[in-house]
Amino acid sequence: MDFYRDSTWVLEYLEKENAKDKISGSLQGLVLKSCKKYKVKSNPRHVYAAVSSCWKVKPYLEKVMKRSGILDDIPNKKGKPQFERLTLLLLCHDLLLSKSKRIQMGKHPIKTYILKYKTRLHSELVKLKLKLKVRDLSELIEDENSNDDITPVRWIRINPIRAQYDKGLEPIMNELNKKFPTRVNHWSDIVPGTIYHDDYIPNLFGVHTKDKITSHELYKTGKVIIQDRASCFPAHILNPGKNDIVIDACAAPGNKTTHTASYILGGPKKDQTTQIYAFEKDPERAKILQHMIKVAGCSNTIQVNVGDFTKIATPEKFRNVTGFIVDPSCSGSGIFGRKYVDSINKKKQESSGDNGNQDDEDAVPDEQEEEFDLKRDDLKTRLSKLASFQFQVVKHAMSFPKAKKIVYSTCSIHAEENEGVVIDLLLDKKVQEWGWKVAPRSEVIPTWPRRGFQAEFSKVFRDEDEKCQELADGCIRVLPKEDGGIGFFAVCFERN
Ligand SMILES: C[S@@+](CC[C@H](N)C(=O)[O-])C[C@H]1O[C@@H](n2cnc3c(N)ncnc32)[C@H](O)[C@@H]1O
Repeated sequence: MDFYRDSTWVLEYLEKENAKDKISGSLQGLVLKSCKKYKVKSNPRHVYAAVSSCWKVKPYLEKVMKRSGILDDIPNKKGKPQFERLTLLLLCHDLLLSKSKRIQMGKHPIKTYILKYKTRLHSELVKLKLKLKVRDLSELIEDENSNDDITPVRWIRINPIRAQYDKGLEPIMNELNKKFPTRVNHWSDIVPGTIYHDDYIPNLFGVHTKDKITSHELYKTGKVIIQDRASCFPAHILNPGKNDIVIDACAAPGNKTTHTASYILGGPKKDQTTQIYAFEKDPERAKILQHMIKVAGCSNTIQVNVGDFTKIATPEKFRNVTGFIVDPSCSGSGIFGRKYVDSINKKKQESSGDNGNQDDEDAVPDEQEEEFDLKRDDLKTRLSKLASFQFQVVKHAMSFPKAKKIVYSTCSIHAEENEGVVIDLLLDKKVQEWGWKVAPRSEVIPTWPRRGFQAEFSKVFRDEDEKCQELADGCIRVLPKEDGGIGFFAVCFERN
């Protein structure tokens, strides 16, 4: 019964979220968040499996239950219904729709009550399926894990900091070759058991999403790190050397931070000194950052600072910083795994008559919820708020006296957060005074074919075709899925 009680709390939480105008984050994220909030004792993964399956068929199951009469007869105890509506829902789900078609509990009054309605529940379910012309209710559901909502490739990089002092990367490579014996020439040819060696980022490989890497020793020991290819671009573009001092302005969970450390350190190093200052305003996410840094073996190279980068990182205090990774919160519109929640949000919009913006991507990543009260805004307003925040963060980085290179990136597909922010910075008087320019394509992964949108620059720098072409070429764009992973944007600012 404890498991059903825990799952009931989580379902209640989902209902409350659902009652708001918009749900943010993935269903899995919401379930895990509520498990934490209610300190549930059951395994969150099991709760997620039960709750998500029930949640997705909830409207249909509620119809079946209503028509069976099961909700009309609930006995009262001390003036209140003896059984919770959502617990009944979970139990009915297991009885009618789970693989075992059984309620997973011993003798209990609620189980006895439901079993009394077993035949009527079944016949109402059959009637509904006939009416909806489906053999199974699952045919009516958009699955958040359906193939078109997950990355086409699992990207993994070798972490040289965890390599052996004397043998370099070879032992790690040998292990990888053992697990993935066949090499393919393009990421789109990847099938389980094969590996693709990336053309753009050193020591980055693509494998099939079905090949579980998280249980492998290489992953557990930090020798291999899962990181989307495009997300590896910023550290590669910054390419800091052993004498550089870098700030990662918006660091958690820390993929780009530890990747940057791998360029600075080059390999395992016993006598590490602080060369990266990582800032993260969310204390919970800062804990994850700290953990990732530890696993990657660079705790002494990276110092974590919890707080708002634009407030606590002053140019006076960090005079010697030479480079920046600036990857601030964004709309997250290039990211996978939100389709199910997005579809709910879209339905909500449509049913409220507000379907003027069919432009998808409504989900705002968790990290932005507290800072930006964006949930009620329309897409345009939200993007403009995000762009102004992103501008402020990059501009602040530009004010550091010895900084020479700043890589700005987002996982957004919207021009407002990408080329738009670049344009605003280029037009800013202070930025011009400080001497910042967009680095040319030759310094920003020149062989990557997809570049920025020239038309965005042409809207502002009219009749300056060559300049606009150069600016667009200086930017990198990555399309979600089509380019093998998440949607992404990166640009590098530099000065002499
Ligand atoms: C897109 S995520 C960064 C991902 C990270 N670069 C990586 O590759 O793992 C943005 C992060 O910036 C943090 N953040 C947002 N505003 C911030 C600020 N003003 N100062 C520091 N961190 C901030 C958010 O909490 C969030 O964790």
